[in-house]
Formats: sequence, C-alpha cells, structure tokens
Amino acid sequence: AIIEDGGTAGNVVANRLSENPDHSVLVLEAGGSNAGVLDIIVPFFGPLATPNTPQDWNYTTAPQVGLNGRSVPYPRGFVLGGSSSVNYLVYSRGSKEDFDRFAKVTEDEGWSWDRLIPYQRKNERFSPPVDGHNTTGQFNPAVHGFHGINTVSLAGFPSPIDSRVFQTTTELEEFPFNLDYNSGLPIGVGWAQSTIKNGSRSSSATSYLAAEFVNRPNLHVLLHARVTRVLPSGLNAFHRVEFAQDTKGPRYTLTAKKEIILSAGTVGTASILMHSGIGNSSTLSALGIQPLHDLPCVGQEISDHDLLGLGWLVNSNSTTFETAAHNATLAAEQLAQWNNSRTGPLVDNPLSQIAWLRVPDNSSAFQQAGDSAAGPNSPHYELIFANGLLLDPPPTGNFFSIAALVVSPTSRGSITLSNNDPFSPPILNPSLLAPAWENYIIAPAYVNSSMTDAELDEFIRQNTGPGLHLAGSAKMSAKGADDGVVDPDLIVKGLSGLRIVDLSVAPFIISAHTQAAVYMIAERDADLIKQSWAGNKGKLVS
Ligand SMILES: Cc1cc2nc3c(=O)[nH]c(=O)nc-3n(C[C@H](O)[C@H](O)[C@H](O)COP(=O)(O)OP(=O)(O)OC[C@H]3O[C@@H](n4cnc5c(N)ncnc54)[C@H](O)[C@@H]3O)c2cc1C
Repeated sequence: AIIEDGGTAGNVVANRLSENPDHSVLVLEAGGSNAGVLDIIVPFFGPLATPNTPQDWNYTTAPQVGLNGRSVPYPRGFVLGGSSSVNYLVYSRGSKEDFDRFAKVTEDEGWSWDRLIPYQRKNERFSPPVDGHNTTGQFNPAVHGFHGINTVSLAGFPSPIDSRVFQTTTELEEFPFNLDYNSGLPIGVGWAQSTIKNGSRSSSATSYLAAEFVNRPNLHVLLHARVTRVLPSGLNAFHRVEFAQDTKGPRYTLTAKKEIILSAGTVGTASILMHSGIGNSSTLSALGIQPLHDLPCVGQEISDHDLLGLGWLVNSNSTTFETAAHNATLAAEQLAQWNNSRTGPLVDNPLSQIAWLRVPDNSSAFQQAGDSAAGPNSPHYELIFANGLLLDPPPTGNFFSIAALVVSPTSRGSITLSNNDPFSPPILNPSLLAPAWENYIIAPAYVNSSMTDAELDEFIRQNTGPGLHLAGSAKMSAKGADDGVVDPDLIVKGLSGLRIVDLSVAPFIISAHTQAAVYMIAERDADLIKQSWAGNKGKLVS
C-alpha cells in the first residue's frame, strides 16, 4: 500500500498495516523530519512551532467576511507527524453525541462512540505526569487506555491558577467540575489532558513511527516527497500516485498493489483529489484539469472552530509565560532544566484546565439559529485557562488568559483551487464567524464586558482567528447517498483502490480539539482495511 502522507492519521495506518510482514507499506510525506526540532519536542514551545516556520505549510485564508475581511495565517504541519507534530497537544475526544451523529449520518454503527472505544484504547497510553504527583481526582481511569501507542498525560508542573480555577467550580453553578472531559460527557471544567510523554511531545511520528516500528523491513518512509496527483489505473480505479520533490523536479510514479491511502489532512487531501480530476467536474474543467470522477462535495462544507484569545492584567508575578519572556536568564535556566531532567515549566503545554460549556437553554440564540451542537450533552463553546499571555507578551505586566472557542459552529466554508498547478496553495475559506450564531456563543463568555453589543461584535470580529481544527473536505456519507466523498469504509465513492483516512472524512466537526478523533478514525479504518485485504469482512484482524 502507498500511504500519502506521514501525518497524524497516515502514520497510524502505516503502523497497523505493517504489523503484517506480508504487507509492504510506503509513506510519502511532503515535509521533513520531526527529529531535533526543539519547538516541536518541548511541549511548552508548541505554539512556536507555527505559523511561518519550516515545519508549517504556511497557508493564509481567503479574506474572511466574519472577520471584517481579514485574511489570517492557517498553519498545518509540514513535517513527519503532520499537525500532531506542531499542534498544542490538547487531547480531547469530543462528546458521545458527536460520534453517534457520525454513525447516524453514515448509517454505520461502527462510527458510534461505543464502537469506537476499543480504538480510543488502542491509541492511548495514559501515563503519570513527570512530577509524579497524586492524580486522584484529576481524571477517571475507567475511561482511559493504558496500553496504547500514543502517550497522554496530565500536567507535570503545578500552576498557581490551578486551585483558583477549580475554586470557581464550587462557587458558580454554570462552571461545574468535570472529573474527566474524555468520558463522552464533556460539559464542565476539568484538568487538561495532553499528548505528552516524559515531558516531551508525543506525536504520531514519535509514537506510531517509533524506532521499533519504523525499522520494520516492510515499512518505508520517504520525506520531501510531495504528492501531486493520484492517477487512474483502470476503469474507476486509482492505484497510482505521482510525486515530486519540488515544482521543477522530475515527477515520479508508483503503483500500489493493493491501495492508495490518502491522509494529507483536510487541506491536502481535497487539493490532491481535485488536481487528480476528482471533484466538481465543471469547476475542474474550467481550471484546465481533466475531470475523471465527478464528486461535487470535494472541498465543500468544511468547518473549523473560531478562537478568541483574551488576556487580563493581574497583580501577581508568578505567571509562567511572562516571567520567562521578560527574563532571558530564567528562560535559559528553564530550558537547561528541561534538557537535564525533563522537569520544570517546559514539560507542559501552556494550559492546565479546560471548560466545555453550553449556551443557557433560555438563550435567544436557539430561537434564531437552532441548536448547532450534536446533542444536549455536547458543548457550544470552550474556555481554555492559561497562566500568562500566550506569545509576545508586552515588555511589562503579568497576565491571566482565557481562549474562547466556538466548538459547535454552523458556518461552512470551502477549499477550491486557483489553478492547475499542484504546487500552488489552494484557496482556503474556513468561513470563520460567518453566521450570527457564532457571535452569540462567544459573547456570553464575556457578558461582564462594559462594551456595547456593537463594540463587542466589532472586537470579536477584529480579534477572532481559526481554531485550527479544519474538518470535512472529503466527508463520509451513507453508502448510496447523493452527497459525500467517501463511503463509511472511507473508500472514495464510485472508485476502487483509493481510500481517505484523515480528518477530511469527518461528516461534522466534533465539539473538541481534533487529534484524538483523527487517531480513532485511523485506528478503526486500519482494521477495516485489514479486514478487506484478508477478504474476511465479518471478522476483525488486528
Ligand atoms: C497549530 C495547530 C494547533 C493545533 N492544536 C491542537 C490541539 O492542541 N489538540 C488537538 O487535538 N488538535 C489540535 N490541532 C488539530 C490537529 O492537530 C489536527 O486536526 C490533526 O492533527 C489532523 O490530522 P490529519 O491526519 O487529518 O492531518 P495532518 O496531521 O495535518 O497530516 C497531513 C499530512 O499530510 C502531509 N501532506 C499534505 N499534503 C501533502 C502532499 N501533497 N504530499 C505529501 N504529503 C502531504 C502533511 O505534510 C502532513 O504531514 C492543531 C492543529 C494545528 C495546525
């Protein structure tokens, strides 16, 4: 099999398929190695890994109507491990209802929460935090996997805001305590869980392609290999892939004996499909691309979360980010501590608690826009609490920050091509904050603001950016459905030899950060692939 590409999902599939020595697997990854890149490895530096770095695709969105016409950077991992190598490490699965909705629209119970639990466990190796503190009361062991491949942990360095955030849960009933937001019932305030192993990032590259796996003789990884197209191999069959190192270099072609598995992420997968002639035939013809398979849903109805970061000046000098940002000697000491013993403030990503919340049931937003969440136990918005101002704090002052995200958006955007050159970036329109509903959700988080509604609206539009969880450019739908791009087994509708395994297949964006969902999707589909290759449809082969 040829797997394009070595991202979050791609490496899962590569690992699982190469468990069988009879399967030969090649991973083609456009970016370079994740090894030795400090901003990737050190959890606290995660937000520095993008944007505009060598490991970022460096996309910029089209002007966003909801953001007063602003275009904003849209990072995606351009490196082995894909976005799992550059993300902010939050591990959140979403609600049970999110996945039960997947099962309903695809008419495949296999995508339901209950049926995905074994795949959560195959992925997750829940491990103690590096400082070895007593984690009783910080998570629910009953809902975690302890023997998987990808390490998940709680914070390993205490923060002065910890007790204050949880004090709120005893004082204000709209912020209830939730022992574990990864139970399928996320509503409330809980301890953040993150993809951290012994004080370093755990990505799909460090876990699923760890030495014991990547050294298998039947697993090959080719870096700096940019897939330009998938090519037909017969009537309605695509088993060939074309790739190149750069725009002027030669194009190479390889043929997969079994399948090509496209895992280039929501942006990359839609782009490759369309450059291959798979998409809306009339739009592709107009760009000079020969249409080969009419699938108008490719690149359509994508969605992302909206993120608004806010900071408050505080009368404390113990905020983690500013103390180091204002003091180069301290920053060097922290890095030395991390280097020497994998302890200290750099062992964590810069957040300790997360709240997943719903707009009150009596909000007028429901009358105007309906309920965008997957169900009554799924959040509309999220608050992330952090002990400092993320990125470039002012030269003086200490801050507390809250990032607010709309996690059940109604807005839908698109990915389209601007020309027929596979090396040109696509036109990326996540349609952030477009319908009024998104503002209704973000605004209640700040009801105490002294701003007028109009001023608040303007502030939100000027300061909101992407949640970076873009999903749904190659949606799965029920077999035989008129819409969608892939069937529930993730094979491209109407074709053989071509499967898509990444977040592009999500029929809805989930109400959580998305890497855990990608791991679940990939683990399940790896099993489906093994079943179909074994010609043994009823039985799991793993
Ligand atoms: C900055 C940032 C912060 C985030 N923070 C979080 C977080 O804290 N928690 C969370 O859960 N989620 C977070 N996310 C989102 C999450 O990481 C992604 O949803 C998830 O990793 C997507 O997985 P994927 O397999 O669909 O795509 P990716 O992991 O992006 O993988 C796609 C891979 O395909 C490669 N590729 C693309 N096109 C080609 C081509 N033409 N040829 C060859 N290779 C190609 C890419 O280089 C990449 O390696 C964040 C994302 C970003 C970018």
